[in-house]
Amino acid sequence: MELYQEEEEEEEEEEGAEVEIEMNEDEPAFLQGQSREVCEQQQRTMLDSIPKDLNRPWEDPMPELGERHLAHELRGIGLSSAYDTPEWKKDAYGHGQSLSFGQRSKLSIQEQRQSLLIYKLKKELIQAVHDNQVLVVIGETGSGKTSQVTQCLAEAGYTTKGKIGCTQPRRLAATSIVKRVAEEFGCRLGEEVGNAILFEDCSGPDIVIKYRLI
Ligand SMILES: Nc1ncnc2c1ncn2[C@@H]1O[C@H](COP(=O)(O)OP(=O)(O)OP(=O)(O)O)[C@@H](O)[C@H]1O
Repeated sequence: MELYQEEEEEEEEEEGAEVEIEMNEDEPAFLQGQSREVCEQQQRTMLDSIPKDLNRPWEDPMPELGERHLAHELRGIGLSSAYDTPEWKKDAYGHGQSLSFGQRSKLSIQEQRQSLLIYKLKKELIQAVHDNQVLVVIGETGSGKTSQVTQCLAEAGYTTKGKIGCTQPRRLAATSIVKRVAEEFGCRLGEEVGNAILFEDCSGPDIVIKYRLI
């Protein structure tokens, strides 16, 4: 009983013992200028700089081409120079130029085809297919693996021995690429180039290249 009481007292003493915690007040380098006060001050400055004048003339959110702005830029109209567009954004969106996503090529469809990386290696590719039973082709996205390998093989005469099949992992890819290949191959969809997706089969008797879902 006595032993038990002693243990309890010891435990109480341990619990009551003061532990000193030393705070490290140094601001880490990656948080410099980002303290709560600085952020709050920045927010206040930003809010103060927003014009409160409701009679301000309306600004067209969809101006002429070449003067387009992102919505978040419009939200910042009238902000002080402290909120000027940062350099990285200027580089990414162009210096005051209009925004345009995607590219519209001026090249003809055949020129576009010939500009693809795979097309430039056509001879080597056909030779490698000829020399090997299995061939793994690795190339960056958009280099022409899906659209060109099938056509190169067809052009090399492989369709005399049978049809060329190309499996696709997704429905959208299978429907989109086949249209492009048919266009490049110079036929209507379902003639020499076609596809089969689930219950849809777009391939006639003359089919030589067929895309289908895995
Ligand atoms: N539906 C399409 N409409 C217009 N151009 C297309 C279309 N599909 C492909 N292309 C063009 O053909 C090029 C080659 O595309 P392809 O799909 O053959 O490349 P990939 O190497 O198979 O790419 P991924 O690895 O992403 O499948 C693209 O860079 C694009 O310019």
